Amino acid sequence: MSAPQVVVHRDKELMAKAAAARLITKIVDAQAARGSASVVLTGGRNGNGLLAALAEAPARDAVDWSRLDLWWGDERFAPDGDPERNHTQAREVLLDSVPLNPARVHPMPASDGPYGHDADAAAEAYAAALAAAAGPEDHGPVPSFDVLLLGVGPDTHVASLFPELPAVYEQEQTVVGVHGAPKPPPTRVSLTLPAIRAAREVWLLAAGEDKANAAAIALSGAGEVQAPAAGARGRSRTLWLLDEAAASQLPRGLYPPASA
Ligand SMILES: O=C1O[C@H](COP(=O)(O)O)[C@@H](O)[C@H](O)[C@H]1O
Repeated sequence: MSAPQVVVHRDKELMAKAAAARLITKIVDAQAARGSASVVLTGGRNGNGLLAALAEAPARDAVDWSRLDLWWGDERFAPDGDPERNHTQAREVLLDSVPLNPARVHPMPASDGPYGHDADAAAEAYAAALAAAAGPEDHGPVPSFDVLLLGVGPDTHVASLFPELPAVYEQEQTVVGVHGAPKPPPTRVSLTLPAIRAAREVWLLAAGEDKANAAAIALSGAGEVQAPAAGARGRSRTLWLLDEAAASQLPRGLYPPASA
């Protein structure tokens, strides 16, 4: 597992644009090397900000959208098309305006889908879809995602893994139903930390003063049960993309970087 690297941008707009540019390059490189790319999307303000910046980026046409697999790191368990769903929000800001192959877009099940209100059954079905997409070269029952995006909540949650809730302890399952989340809606579906750690690269996004404490805690050696963001690591790279406000409480040496 990789150690976290920190990149700080002036403000959240620049952070979103720079992250979008970085993601375009990563997708194009993966498509050139392996024929296709896979990205796990996140919800929240910073995740949607990145997608909106990607929609605006002229270089977005460098991506072969038909050879991109999209997955989600978590979902608010609501009916299909509900404005609270991360899938709905991603469609609005980007997905409906690019020529994706619908067979390669894998939203988490909705609460009016085949599993009804059973978030645990929905999680099981998503885990089965991930396992079916994993190949012998992958590290367990999830594909080796090229990039897995995570917004960091002010309480250090990532995906729908909240501090001290049962989902953050999960070591066997790759996807779980989440009940009683402190942030509405209370019922969610989430990848677990072992599934997140199967990704080649994990990028954590945090902008704004309300994320400063969370970034400082997670990057100062906290445990993953108390600070789930601390447990989100990629196999090759773990990248924290911050704006100056979110970086304002980082330990010295992490930011500003120690000078020689
Ligand atoms: O509820 C959620 O929150 C996190 C963080 O969102 P933010 O608005 O504080 O940036 C998000 O990453 C997650 O996907 C979402 O379901």
